Amino acid sequence: MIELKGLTKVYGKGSKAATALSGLNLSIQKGEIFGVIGHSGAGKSTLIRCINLLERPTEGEVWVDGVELTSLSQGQLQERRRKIGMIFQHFNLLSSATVYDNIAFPLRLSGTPKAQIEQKVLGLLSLVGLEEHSRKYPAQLSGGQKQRVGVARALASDPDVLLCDEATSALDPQTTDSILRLLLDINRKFHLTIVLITHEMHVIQSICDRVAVIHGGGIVEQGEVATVFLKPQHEVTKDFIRSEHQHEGPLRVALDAVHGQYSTSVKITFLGQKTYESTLSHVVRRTGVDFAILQGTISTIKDVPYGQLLVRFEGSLEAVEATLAELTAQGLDVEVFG
Ligand SMILES: Nc1ncnc2c1ncn2[C@@H]1O[C@H](COP(=O)(O)OP(=O)(O)OP(=O)(O)O)[C@@H](O)[C@H]1O
Repeated sequence: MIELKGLTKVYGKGSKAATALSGLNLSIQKGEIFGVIGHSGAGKSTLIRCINLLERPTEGEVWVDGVELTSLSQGQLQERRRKIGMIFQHFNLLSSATVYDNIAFPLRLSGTPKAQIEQKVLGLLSLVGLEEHSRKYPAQLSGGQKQRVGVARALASDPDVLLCDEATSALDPQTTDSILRLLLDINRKFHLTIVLITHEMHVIQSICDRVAVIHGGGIVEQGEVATVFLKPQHEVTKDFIRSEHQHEGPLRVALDAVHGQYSTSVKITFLGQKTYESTLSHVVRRTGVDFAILQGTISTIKDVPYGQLLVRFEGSLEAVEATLAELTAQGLDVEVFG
């Protein structure tokens, strides 16, 4: 659906030149929710703005639905852009227009007949839950409601792709979750391809199918969210995941504690249905080792449950080794810490 090939973007010239993207390649499938995560200055905004050519790449190709955008004339590009909706961190609404008129704006621009506009806008107001607010102005709305207007406006021209530029960064956690649920809902309802950029792992974990980690203008890691989230390879990815964990202090103390008999600390990862099975208790009953729980999380990645348990096994060397082998044989991911 979206193919970025050798994308390079250099801002400015000569001694003032700043390279935001360097030879970046990325492939996004139709109908997926694809997240790009990176720290400030990594190149996220530049990347997403290159997809609809709000920012023109210095080099490289931008393919959307089989068409290479950089080779189009201004008129052709304008036409293609109607199929690529976008929402923004600060909403970018027209402050002097009502909610209704903000949503109707792209339809009026393209010369849609009045009756058709009305039908479309009323449908979108209902989709985003703003029927009661159609006559209000943006200043009379909460941040979450403003973003709902942004989503409705972006959907007005029936796009195939929705680009989300830090769309929840200005919102509180509860409102963020309601906007993420709305995005997931429209992805499922309309099979819309969604590309979002964020600096929050939580956003990726909640709704994305795949994720790419961007650093220094290039992709350093990408894959299914569960794989990248549970088995991060690159230091930047590990950093994002570490920042989600709040109990590093007590954990370090527990890991460093000295114990009399043979002991080893292990991270066990459960994914999917295994999260709720009693594999661990079955295994330790058979092998006879004891264990202490040092840290534990049960959560979901999109709607797939996962669990991560950091435990210290204690017993004879043979019994601990048998425990690790058995857990692995049962399909759990086991990583020894020491
Ligand atoms: N218009 C511009 N002129 C010059 N340099 C720019 C411009 N826009 C971005 N840059 C530079 O390009 C690099 C990437 O910026 P970009 O905004 O894409 O990163 P980002 O990951 O979106 O960061 P943030 O999360 O802080 O918005 C940065 O070093 C930035 O300073």
